[in-house]
Amino acid sequence: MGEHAIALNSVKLVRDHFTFGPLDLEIPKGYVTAIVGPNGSGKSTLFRMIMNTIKPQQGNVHVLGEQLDYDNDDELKQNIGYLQEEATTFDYFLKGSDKAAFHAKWFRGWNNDTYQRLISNLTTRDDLQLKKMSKGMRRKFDLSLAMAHHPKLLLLDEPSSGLDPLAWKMMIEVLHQYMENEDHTVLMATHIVDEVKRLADYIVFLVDGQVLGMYEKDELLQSWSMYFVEASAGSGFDVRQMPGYCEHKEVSTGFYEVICSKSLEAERWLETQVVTMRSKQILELDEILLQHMKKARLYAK
Ligand SMILES: Nc1ncnc2c1ncn2[C@@H]1O[C@H](COP(=O)(O)OP(=O)(O)OP(=O)(O)O)[C@@H](O)[C@H]1O
Repeated sequence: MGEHAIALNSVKLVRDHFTFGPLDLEIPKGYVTAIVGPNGSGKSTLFRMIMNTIKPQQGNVHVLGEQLDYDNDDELKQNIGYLQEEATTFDYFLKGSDKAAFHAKWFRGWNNDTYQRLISNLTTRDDLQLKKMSKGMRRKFDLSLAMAHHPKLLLLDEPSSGLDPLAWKMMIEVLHQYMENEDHTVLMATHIVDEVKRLADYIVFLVDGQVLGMYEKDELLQSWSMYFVEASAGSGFDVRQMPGYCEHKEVSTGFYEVICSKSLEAERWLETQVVTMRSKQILELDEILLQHMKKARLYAK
């Protein structure tokens, strides 16, 4: 990984019922990084820290090469587009176009053609009051607003929440276009496996305020598999010796279903054993997350 768009150093935030960190995290510049984790794991909290609306009690946060200054972040925010998880309500009475006019005044990089193109490509509209927009309409409008000033960093907190499948496809296309500029970076939180597969270069597992791992997506998805293996009696097969062994079930005598995190090595090793590999199944992202949680004892087996 080269330069970082975001870096958290020893960041810790303590709330009544939740502790974020202490953790270090570096988000590479020029890539899409997906933050994946269960509800309440701290994804939105992370975005708010990056947006400087919550200050951690410990550590520091660097965004686009600058340490966050809690008194003056106006300049930095010119380069960030933020789609928060919940749409704002204080401005419900405004028409979309009125809100866009505010953004046009505030953001120096605002480009009206880009804005109109996004509104049109995402098939939404801005001639309605915000309170009269459907959830998906509003989501697409807010995404257009977040991108129309050509930010270098795009923070997307569950961007596809409320989108229909067609709108979802359009969003993916719009984000692919945005990433054609290699100066652009996306950090997104999502629960949608397909979204991660289609967009992300890197995946961060965030659970209970802790980073359980950061991986290059293709490597991660290729390295986790579930094997169905048959060992004959007296073969001396010890499933726990399998490289990357995580867990297994003996389905019936001599038949094992085994999950491991080092597919290539595991397969080479299986070739050295007196066993037959009956099938192999690539593990889905949510199952890989679950395995990480089990290992960290953040999920009861
Ligand atoms: N304003 C707040 N005051 C106190 N605790 C809060 C506040 N906002 C969030 N929390 C707590 O912080 C923790 C992390 O919440 P956060 O919204 O960051 O999670 P999340 O990963 O985004 O979850 P989800 O997937 O449900 O959106 C939760 O335990 C939540 O209850």
